[in-house]
Amino acid sequence: MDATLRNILEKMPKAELHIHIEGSLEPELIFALARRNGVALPYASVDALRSAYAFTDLQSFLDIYYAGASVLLAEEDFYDMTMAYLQRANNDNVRHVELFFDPQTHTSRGVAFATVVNGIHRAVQDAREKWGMTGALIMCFLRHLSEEEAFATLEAALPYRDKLIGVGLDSSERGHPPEKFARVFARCKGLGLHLVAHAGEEGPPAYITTALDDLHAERIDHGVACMQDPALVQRLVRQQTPLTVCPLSNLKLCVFKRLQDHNLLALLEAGIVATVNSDDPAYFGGYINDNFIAAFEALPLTREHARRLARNSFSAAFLAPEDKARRLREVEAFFSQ
Ligand code: HPA
Ligand SMILES: [Zn+2]
Repeated sequence: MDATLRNILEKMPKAELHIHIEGSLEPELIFALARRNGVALPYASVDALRSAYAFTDLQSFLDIYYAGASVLLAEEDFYDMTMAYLQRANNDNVRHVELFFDPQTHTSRGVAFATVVNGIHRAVQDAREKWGMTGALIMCFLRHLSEEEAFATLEAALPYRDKLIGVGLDSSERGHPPEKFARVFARCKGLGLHLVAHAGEEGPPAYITTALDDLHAERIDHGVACMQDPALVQRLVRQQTPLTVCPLSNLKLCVFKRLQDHNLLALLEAGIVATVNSDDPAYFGGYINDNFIAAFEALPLTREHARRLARNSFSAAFLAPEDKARRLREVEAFFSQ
């Protein structure tokens, strides 16, 4: 691709709003943590593990992703994983990040909620001190589990309310519509938490609609299926509901056969507040800048789209108005050089 455009994509200030921190665990770190913690892995080597990363759909990925997370036991493990991601994000000129984490993946193995949240949160604080990168945590409920289990997770999170900016909904989408979690999301809203939900990744556009109507989601994670419903697209544009799009994830999980078929450009042209993110970068072949570069190589996206995507990333973020305005000024300053 054009070297100037590539340089813009790499250097422009950006926010990352859709990154599952457990999905940033690189095979090398999985093996190092397995050794440190005496956890046996069903893979002989880093290469054997990496070669298992051939996914056919969301579930085939989730099975391996949950197995990988089994090496996380101590607060230090959560810290090291998060710091490794934040280091890469800083290299990609990410200035603000909103991290997803899945407490139920860990509490179900006997790891304390405190261990998980304290390790991740401490790394985010250190990144702020080191690089001025701001960060916040979004706790996700696993939608393949029950609403009752989500309520129990929220209960465990209450002492750490100040370390969370919001809640989300992830894991197996098909057969687990957003409305299953309407009551727990209502409770979260009452606590002043921001609300997001994965919808329309491989599930139908109707799940995006119920994420909006029944969960009151402020942002939709993925949401690429909205294009199947023109009235829904119009609604997303009218409400300026952001979509956190993850191009390489969609490619690896076969949501689109080829990146050339991806609808990122169509979403932007329709007026949707789309953003570019990495989802699970260790599993899907790249971090946020890899996602930008791959999408711009596959689609006729321009410098103006890069500017729009950088802007969108901060306007869609759960930042205080003055911080948002400052970041948007940084984007404008970058693009006016
Ligand atoms: O892309 C995803 N979709 C749903 N659940 C997830 N958990 C991690 N990544 C994902
Ligand atoms: Zn995701």
